[in-house]
Amino acid sequence: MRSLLAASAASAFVRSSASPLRPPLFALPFRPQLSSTRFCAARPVSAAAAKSRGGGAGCSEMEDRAVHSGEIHVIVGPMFAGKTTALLRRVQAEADTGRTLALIKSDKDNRYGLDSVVTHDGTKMACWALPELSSFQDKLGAEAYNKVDVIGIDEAQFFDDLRDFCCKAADRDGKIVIVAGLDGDYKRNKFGSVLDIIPLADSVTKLTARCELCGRRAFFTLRKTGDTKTELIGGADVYMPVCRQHYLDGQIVIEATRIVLDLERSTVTSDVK
Ligand SMILES: Nc1ncnc2c1ncn2[C@@H]1O[C@H](COP(=O)(O)OP(=O)(O)O)[C@@H](O)[C@H]1O
Ligand SMILES: Cc1cn([C@H]2C[C@H](O)[C@@H](COP(=O)(O)O)O2)c(=O)[nH]c1=O
Ligand SMILES: [Zn+2]
Repeated sequence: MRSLLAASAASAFVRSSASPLRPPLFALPFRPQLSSTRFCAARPVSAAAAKSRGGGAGCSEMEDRAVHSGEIHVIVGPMFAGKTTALLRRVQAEADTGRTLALIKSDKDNRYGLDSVVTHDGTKMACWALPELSSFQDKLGAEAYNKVDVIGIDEAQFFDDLRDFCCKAADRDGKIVIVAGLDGDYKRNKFGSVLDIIPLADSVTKLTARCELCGRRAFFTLRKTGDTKTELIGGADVYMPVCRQHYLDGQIVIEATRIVLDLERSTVTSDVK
């Protein structure tokens, strides 16, 4: 039995035969209603999850939580490395074992709207878009939150409260948390709190993309514009994945361009005077 969590409490417990590889099913408008029928329908799902995690048929949800501690899995890498693709595959795999999912992304990332997580290839899955992770439990409601087995988080670099949330979800509440995000920004500095959860993690996967300039493995994200703020939402229009050599070459080109532009600007200013 498969399940997915949409951006409403009702859809939090939808059990569907849909695969995230079939986007139209996730493009439906969300109806934030709490259907008790659907709500109850989640019970066997959790029971199945309990069973697949080693719990017996008679194991209550509370007992299951006590017996089974949570997990944290972290997926990092540059842009276009397949982090979101890997996240969606992993949460779908968990749903296929009967677990109940919740998928979250930052509401700062409005590239494809706020109702779904979308990969660069267009694969999508319905999600909750939140300003901070601490609002998740309130949005969902305590009862619904208790029934969630697996929490997927995309664009994790944008959540300042990532560490606190992951700690509580996995250590206290026994959730399986799967986190995808950028480990580094365009300057190759640590981005947000993603690196802070590495010490908490069961597993860490660093993915690579293909360098757009030479086709070798790409570990870094090059920003193509002169914009210097850390957070700048964008896709291939603003960023490209690059290998080490092309990252360093790119910095030289960007720095040289900046110097030329500054020179031009100061020349224009002195001409005006
Ligand atoms: N230079 C590139 N290297 C690798 N994948 C790329 C590149 N440009 C576009 N893509 C596409 O991006 C997809 C990965 O998208 P996605 O999972 O959203 O990545 P991420 O979340 O890491 O940014 C790849 O499957 C590929 O089709
Ligand atoms: C490198 C870098 C990226 N961002 C933004 C750009 C995108 O909106 C996301 C990353 O998306 P993806 O799913 O990993 O492709 O982060 C940024 O704000 N600052 C940066 O330095
Ligand atoms: Zn290269």
